[in-house]
Amino acid sequence: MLTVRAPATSANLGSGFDVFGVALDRPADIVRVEKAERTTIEVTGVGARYIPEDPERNTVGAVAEALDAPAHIRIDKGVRPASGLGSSAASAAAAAVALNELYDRGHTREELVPVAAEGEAVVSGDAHADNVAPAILGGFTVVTDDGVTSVDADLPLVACLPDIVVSTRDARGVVPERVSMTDLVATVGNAATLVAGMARNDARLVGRGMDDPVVTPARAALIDGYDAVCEAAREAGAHGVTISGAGPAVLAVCRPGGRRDVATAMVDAFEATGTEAVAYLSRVGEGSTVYR
Ligand SMILES: Nc1ncnc2c1ncn2[C@@H]1O[C@H](COP(=O)(O)OP(=O)(O)OP(=O)(O)O)[C@@H](O)[C@H]1O
Ligand SMILES: N[C@@H](CCO)C(=O)O
Repeated sequence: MLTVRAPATSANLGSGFDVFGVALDRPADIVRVEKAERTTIEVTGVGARYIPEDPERNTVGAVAEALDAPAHIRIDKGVRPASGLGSSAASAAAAAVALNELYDRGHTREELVPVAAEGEAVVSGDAHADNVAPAILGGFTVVTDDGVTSVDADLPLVACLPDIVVSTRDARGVVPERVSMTDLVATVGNAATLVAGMARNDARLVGRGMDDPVVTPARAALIDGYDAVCEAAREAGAHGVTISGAGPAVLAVCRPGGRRDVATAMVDAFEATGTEAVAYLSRVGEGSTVYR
């Protein structure tokens, strides 16, 4: 038996829709694999009752199929499904790393990114890799059709998760099909600023680069209280705030020592709109870890 821990992740970071992602240091999924004649799946933990055990409908089933690695796969969920914290990706990433080792397939971590992305296609219809890349490699990642680039970064983060559900499939349905040249120029500028900030571990620059005039405004309506939560986080000292992945979690980049105030302000702002929320005090974290 082989065990792998894969972390929650936050995709997009505002200006990098379907491109940027960052590993959080918590929460995480734990996946255990054993060789078997055919793939079977058992799910326990947070939100387990909403997650199918049918290999055709679970992200890890698609990964086992892609690696031709049938196994009994036990998933202990730490990342709530439909959270915007890369729940489906955490399981897929852990399964890709675990089955690659179990069957000695010899793929590099970078090669496992598109394999794990096959799992994402099962749930949202698209094999986007912006959550699985940081869940496998750790740090801040940039995915394009040509591959993945990762940058080690060290920044204080808060991920605030309200007690509502937004499915990635629904959130992709409201993304505008076209952008104006003005919005394109603003987005490129912000994305470039964010990458420079990550390379320099500069939270202020990262926060500035998180602004996004296209996807985030279209999705904000799916999260009750989103504008108030952003305002509260900024007033409490956050350098930047945006929707985490497809939501409903909201990600804030903080100054050193500033996470607790930001977390409290975000939870209180959600609760003022009648929605309970939890906040994870986090940082940019590591990718998947193998335990033998
Ligand atoms: N191993 C898995 N873990 C979690 N969810 C899974 C898994 N396999 C299938 N699913 C399904 O995927 C859906 C959740 O995925 P979704 O992409 O909507 O949320 P997320 O992964 O938390 O968010 P995001 O990708 O925005 O960060 C649920 O319907 C769930 O049943
Ligand atoms: N980039 C994806 C992440 C969610 O899986 C989205 O925002 O739809």
